[in-house]
Amino acid sequence: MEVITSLEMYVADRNAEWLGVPRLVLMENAGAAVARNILKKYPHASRVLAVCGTGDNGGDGYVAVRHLHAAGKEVRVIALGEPREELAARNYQAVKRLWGVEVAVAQSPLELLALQDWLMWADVIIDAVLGTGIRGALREPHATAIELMNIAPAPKVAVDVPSGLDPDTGEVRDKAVKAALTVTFHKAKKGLLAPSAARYVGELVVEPIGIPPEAEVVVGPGDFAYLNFSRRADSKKGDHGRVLVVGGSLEYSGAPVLVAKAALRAGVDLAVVAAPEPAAYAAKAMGPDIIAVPLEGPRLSLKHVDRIASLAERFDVVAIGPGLGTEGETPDAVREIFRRLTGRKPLVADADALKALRGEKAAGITVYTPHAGEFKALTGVDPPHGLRERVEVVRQHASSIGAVILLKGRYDVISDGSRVKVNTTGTPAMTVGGTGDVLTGLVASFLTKTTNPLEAAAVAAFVNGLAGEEAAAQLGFHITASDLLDKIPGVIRKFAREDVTPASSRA
Ligand SMILES: NC(=O)C1=CN([C@@H]2O[C@H](COP(=O)(O)OP(=O)(O)OC[C@H]3O[C@@H](n4cnc5c(N)ncnc54)[C@H](O)[C@@H]3O)[C@@H](O)[C@H]2O)[C@@H](O)CC1
Ligand SMILES: Nc1ncnc2c1ncn2[C@@H]1O[C@H](COP(=O)(O)OP(=O)(O)O)[C@@H](O)[C@H]1O
Ligand SMILES: [K+]
Repeated sequence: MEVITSLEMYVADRNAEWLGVPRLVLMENAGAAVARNILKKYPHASRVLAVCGTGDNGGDGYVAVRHLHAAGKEVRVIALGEPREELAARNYQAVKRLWGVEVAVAQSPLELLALQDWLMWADVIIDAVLGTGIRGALREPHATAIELMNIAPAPKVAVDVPSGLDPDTGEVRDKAVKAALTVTFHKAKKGLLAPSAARYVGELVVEPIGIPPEAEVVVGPGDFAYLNFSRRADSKKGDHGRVLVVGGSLEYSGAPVLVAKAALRAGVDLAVVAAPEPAAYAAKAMGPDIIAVPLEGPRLSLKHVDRIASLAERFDVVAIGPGLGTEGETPDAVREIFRRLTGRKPLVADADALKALRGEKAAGITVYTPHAGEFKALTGVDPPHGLRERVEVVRQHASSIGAVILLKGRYDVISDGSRVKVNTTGTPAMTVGGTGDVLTGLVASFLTKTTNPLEAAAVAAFVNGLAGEEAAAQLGFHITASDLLDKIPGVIRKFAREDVTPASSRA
């Protein structure tokens, strides 16, 4: 049986919406599935009581209530409070307008105890109190609700997860509903299959609810859940990331600056460019936001390796490659720096660095961002045109190299060797040089916001593509890579939670 974690489920749910399947449809399908299973398993039950929480799990419960009422059952509802989420609230209002359904609101244990006769009245009880959104120790009146449901003789039907059970581990921290049947959605939550969970789960039925398989592969708004953009009130410089960019040469000075500017726009505290002198001085001239460390001579060479390795110690992420060129000792220097850092320092390798890294094994948090030509230089393989075949080739090479590979193109294919994500944002206007450097800066920045490099790369591709779309919406096919930089903050703020958490709360 395929399993899924509650976080993966949250992502699939939000990304299904990104693909055009409204979340209200998912909720309707979920609640209808619960009703259908109750009618099938308990055909002679005429009195159904639903106990609904204040989240979407409760929302599913309200949908099931509506369907069972329509099927001629006598249905009552105990609501543990007015739902806050829009979808659950809409279904709550719809149930309250049904004059044939009695709804009681119980926000305290006392109010619940006054409704104990309802729990005794029921032939079947729907547990729609808590699902995958359970956090921490049970609060009231949820804890009392679980207790009273367990005391009641009627069989319990749990919506998605028996309330009180941890959906990912199957542990019961305080108490949980002992269900006769659990109707879970889309895929089994890992915790439901834990041996210790069996006495709470009862019979397990997995019901599809209309989430397309692509929702688990496409990059979308849900993926932002892996990244932390919030800040503590007592933050200090450096808390939100320091990125070192090793790039540039006599010929190229813009690339490393685009990387650094993109990283700053995405939300790091410091972006420093270590570049051969001509590029470093050019970078300094480009504005006050970038710190540039000049490396003697016209290009990166072996004499710089020690300096860069020790400089890197003071940074969270190192991006290497943009604008380095492939002349002279540069490839040897890249290999030497890579060998010293991979597995010890989160790394993003792009552009000219990739040509030098063919045959190298990566370790730890390392992300490669090749386009098709660089992929061939890196692996010797021309990426196939078909998306399925391309996914397989990227996955295989990510696995054999030991790095996350983000293969750029009309669709960006990202894999860590096992999981795969496909980014569909972007526009042909982005073939202008430098948009890959902006992407590298985004990857570097997001590696300071998560420990999941696959998701850092996936969200970077997503943001880069949308920034390109927004720039192209204004300028058509006349954008430059710099035009993406100012679009980055707006794109991120559309999807990321950027709270300021009080200084006192633990990180
Ligand atoms: N993710 C998906 O793909 C779908 C999810 N759906 C339903 O949505 C559920 C997840 O909904 P939510 O994320 O809103 O979360 P839940 O509805 O599972 O729980 C969140 C609610 O419970 C409260 N709560 C959390 N922990 C608590 C505790 N320890 N003590 C007391 N109260 C607590 C929260 O304040 C919030 O009101 C799923 O289990 C499923 O039933 C369905 O609508 C179908 C689609
Ligand atoms: N035809 C396209 N449609 C949509 N996005 C594209 C297209 N071509 C490139 N991109 C996007 O442009 C960005 C950089 O592509 P790339 O070819 O690597 O540029 P660079 O040469 O600057 O590295 C990537 O984010 C990629 O997704
Ligand atoms: K539940």
